[in-house]
Amino acid sequence: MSGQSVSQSSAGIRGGPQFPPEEAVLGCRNVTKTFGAITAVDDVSLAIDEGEWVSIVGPNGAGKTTLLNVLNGFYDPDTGGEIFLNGENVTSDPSYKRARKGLGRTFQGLELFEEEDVLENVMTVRAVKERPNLLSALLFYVAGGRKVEVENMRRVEEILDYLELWEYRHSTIGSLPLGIQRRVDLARSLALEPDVLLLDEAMSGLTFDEKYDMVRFLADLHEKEGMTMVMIEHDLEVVTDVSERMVVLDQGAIIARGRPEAVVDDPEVQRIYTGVE
Ligand SMILES: Nc1ncnc2c1ncn2[C@@H]1O[C@H](COP(=O)(O)OP(=O)(O)OP(=O)(O)O)[C@@H](O)[C@H]1O
Repeated sequence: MSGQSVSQSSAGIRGGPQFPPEEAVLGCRNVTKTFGAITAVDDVSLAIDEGEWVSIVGPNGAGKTTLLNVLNGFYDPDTGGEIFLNGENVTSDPSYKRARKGLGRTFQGLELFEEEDVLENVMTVRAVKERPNLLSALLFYVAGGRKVEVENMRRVEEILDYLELWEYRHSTIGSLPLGIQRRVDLARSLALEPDVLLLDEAMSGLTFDEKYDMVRFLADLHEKEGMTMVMIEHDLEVVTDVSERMVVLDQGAIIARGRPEAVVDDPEVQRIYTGVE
């Protein structure tokens, strides 16, 4: 990759992407998403480099979740917008295909099966990875299904162990505190073995200790596994502590981007956060 991404863009804090989005691990060009009269995302172009940790911040309703939904294929962008994953144009790929091509995602509103236990929740995702359609499902059962299942279980056990979830493996999701549920959501996204992880407010509603744990696991994934992370987060202290780059959205558009220490001091960014001119 370009190797320039963590340095400040020569175009400054309000410049565009630092290298072409089609060369990015995850990128987009001219992405707009409207819902009727509402422009949720307004002409956004981004290029995320391999191994980077980028945070997307902005006030409520700024378009952060919508942008993530367009990046992972839950929403199509309006005509003309393009999405790139590992250098490939994936704009017409549905989300499950992007997931199989390496795009993982956690959810602000946790989409776990409440009645099932931790192991079942993570195994389900693993099974989807192996059996995307009827033909592959048939092949799975006819040839080598058992072997794949054993391998799946081994991988899931590894992930649960890594995220210190092993002791909860037989607990139903509904019986667990939010901090553990969010960690199970992270485990599910890791079960797809992503290259890039999209984290939608993975720390929302957590206590100080739970947040600390989540940051510890994410930092580990980033530092030891070299995971590329794109994180929506409201807590600017966490953002400046962990991320290498920050992108600020306001009313759907990028108003600033760059190193967090520089971006948080920007008067325009301070204005949208504090309302002070
Ligand atoms: N499915 C939808 N239909 C209509 N409007 C939508 C839809 N999804 C989002 N919006 C609108 O798009 C705008 C951006 O919403 P979005 O949820 O992306 O913002 P956000 O920055 O993630 O906000 P928050 O921090 O509160 O989660 C808002 O005005 C929202 O009401």
